[in-house]
Amino acid sequence: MSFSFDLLGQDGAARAGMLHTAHGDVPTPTFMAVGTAGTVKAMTADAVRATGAKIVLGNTYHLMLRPGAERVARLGGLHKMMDWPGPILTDSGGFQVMSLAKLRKMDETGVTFRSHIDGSAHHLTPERSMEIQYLLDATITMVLDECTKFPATHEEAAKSMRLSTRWAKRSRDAFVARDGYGQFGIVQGNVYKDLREESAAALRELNFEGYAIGGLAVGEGQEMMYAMLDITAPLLPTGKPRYLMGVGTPDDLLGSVARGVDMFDCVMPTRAGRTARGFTSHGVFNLRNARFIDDGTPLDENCGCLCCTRHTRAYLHHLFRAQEILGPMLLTMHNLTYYQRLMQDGRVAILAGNYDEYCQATRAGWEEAKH
Ligand SMILES: NCc1cc(CSc2ccccc2)c2nc(N)[nH]c(=O)c2c1
Ligand SMILES: [Zn+2]
Repeated sequence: MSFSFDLLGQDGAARAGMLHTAHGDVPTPTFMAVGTAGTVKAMTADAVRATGAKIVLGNTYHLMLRPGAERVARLGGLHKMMDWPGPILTDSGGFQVMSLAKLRKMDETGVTFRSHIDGSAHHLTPERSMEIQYLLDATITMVLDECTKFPATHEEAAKSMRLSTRWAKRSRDAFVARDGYGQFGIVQGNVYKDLREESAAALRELNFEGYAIGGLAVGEGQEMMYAMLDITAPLLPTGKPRYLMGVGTPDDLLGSVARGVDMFDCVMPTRAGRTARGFTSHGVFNLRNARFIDDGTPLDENCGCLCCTRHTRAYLHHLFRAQEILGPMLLTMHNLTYYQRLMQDGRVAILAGNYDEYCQATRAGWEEAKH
C-alpha cells in the first residue's frame, strides 16, 4: 500500500487526519516520542505502545556514530532492534551535528565533523544521510537541511535556506522510493515571510510525501513561532502531512494544531519525566516538592496510565527523593501518555467542530496547579 494522508476533518485551520504507512496507520494530530539512540529513554517498546504512541523517532546522527548504520542494517533494521514494528521517522542528522558534534565544518557538499563519542571523523552529505536512513529502514526519511541559527539577518537566513533547498533536491534524488515509505522536505527561512515562501515553493516542486517546518523553536518565542506558522502552514499542500520539528510544551501543541500542524516531536515529556516534572490536566507538578510527601492521590485522576492507576503522588515523591530508577520510568510513561491524550482528545474535538472550546477548557485546567 502506498504512503498516503487522508484529511478527515477541519475546524478552522486545525486538521484531523490519518497517515497510512508501510508500518501502520497514524491518526493525526499525533505526538511522536523521541527515541534518539534507538530507545525512548527509560521505556520498553511495550511501555511506549501502552502510552498510545503510534510512531517514534530515531536519529541519523546518533545511530551512525553508535552502533553504526551498516550494523543496524545487518541486525535487521531499527524496527527489529527496537522491537517497534510501527512507523519510525528519522531526522537527517544536520541539526544534531550542529548542536552536538565537535570541530564541525559545513560547506556545499555537506557537513564534516568529529564524533562527540570517540572523536572519529565523519562527512555527512545529503546522499549519505539518505543512505543511513535507508539502512535504518526508516518509514519516514527527512532531507538533510541546515537549521538556521536564531537570530539571523535576512541575508544569513537566505543563504542558509538556499543551501538547504539545494540539499533537499540532492536528498530527493538520493531517496529510494518504496511502497508505504515517505520522505519529508523541511521548510526553512527563519522569521522572514519572503524566505519561508521561497523555501516552501521550492520544496513543493520536489513533490515530497510530507513537509516539515524547521528552524522554529530555536529561541524566537511562542508569539513569533505562531506568526511563522500562520505564514508557513498555508503555503504547504493541504492533502499532505505537516510536521513541526522539535515542538513543544502542551500549550505549544494546542496552539500549533490550531494553526494547521499535524505532527510533533519533542524531548520535553521524556526529559521532564526524568527530572520529576509531571504534565497533568491540572498543570505541571514538580514531584520532588515536599507538598507531595503524604499525597495519596493519583498524579492525574483523568489519566489511565500505569503510573496514575497503580501509584500515588507520595510514591513518586519518594522514588525521586530516593533517586530510584522507577521514578523516571513511571513519570516518563505518564508524560508520554498525557501528550498522547492531548492529541487524541484534540482530534475528537476537531472532528466535532469544538476545538476552540477544547483548548479553553484544557488551558483552564492547567491554571489549577498555580493556586
Ligand atoms: N528545535 C527545532 C528543530 C529540531 C529539529 C530536530 S527534530 C528531531 C529530533 C530527534 C529525532 C528526530 C527529529 C530539527 N531537525 C531538522 N532536521 N531541522 C530543523 O530545522 C530542526 C529544528
Ligand atoms: Zn498518567
